[in-house]
Amino acid sequence: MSFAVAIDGPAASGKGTIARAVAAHFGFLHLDTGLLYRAVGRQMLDGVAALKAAEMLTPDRLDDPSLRHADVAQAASKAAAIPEVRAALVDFQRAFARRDGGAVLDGRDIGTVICPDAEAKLFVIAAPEIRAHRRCAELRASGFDVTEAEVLDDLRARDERDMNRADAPLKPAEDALMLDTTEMSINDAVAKAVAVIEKLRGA
Ligand SMILES: Nc1ncnc2c1ncn2[C@@H]1O[C@H](COP(=O)(O)OP(=O)(O)OP(=O)(O)O)[C@@H](O)[C@H]1O
Ligand SMILES: Nc1ccn([C@@H]2O[C@H](COP(=O)(O)O)[C@@H](O)[C@H]2O)c(=O)n1
Repeated sequence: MSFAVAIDGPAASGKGTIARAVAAHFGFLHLDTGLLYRAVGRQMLDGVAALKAAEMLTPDRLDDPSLRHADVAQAASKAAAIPEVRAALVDFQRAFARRDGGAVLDGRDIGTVICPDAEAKLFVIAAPEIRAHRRCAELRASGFDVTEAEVLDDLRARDERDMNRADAPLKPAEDALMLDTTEMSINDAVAKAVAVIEKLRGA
């Protein structure tokens, strides 16, 4: 039996952290859909056409550590504004969401476009400065030489593009539960998400 959890939100809001923990808690599989767009963006930077990169995408490309680079994130957000690129990635995500045994997908349009009938939907937000602070610490720990101001600029530019594109813009589904993690620890945010989903599973 399938049970789909859709977790959307802006860049570095904490949705991936929550999605991974929720998947581990319930024994579901997790898909970070941002990696699909990052893998396309990565190929674009190598001169491959965006649509071709999306159509030829294979799972092994999602393990590339360079997908975390800021220039790849920007390229991903540009590729994600192309409707044909999004269309090429839909079937894979929908099949993943409806796999037997339960699935958690995090991204921008999971609750609105990919899986509007998801059994549970969360929309995770946090103040931009907090998101930049957290992402900057994460990138520095991985050896990237970045400042909070640079990271904040990157997040703002991507949020702006993601919210204002014509196709599948970043926005909460009408029935999504809003979760603001600005003043929440990771443990508290995960506990809140688990509690909400447990309630919906029992319903
Ligand atoms: N509640 C929290 N308190 C403190 N740090 C957090 C919290 N939630 C997430 N983080 C940290 O913030 C960073 C960004 O979180 P995460 O990668 O989950 O965001 P995301 O929304 O999935 O980002 P992306 O849009 O890039 O996929 C990570 O380093 C994570 O450990
Ligand atoms: N469902 C999704 C997921 C991601 N995107 C775009 O990809 C960029 C990178 O995503 P991260 O989650 O890794 O930050 C993001 O800025 C979006 O443009 C998307 O459109 N839909």
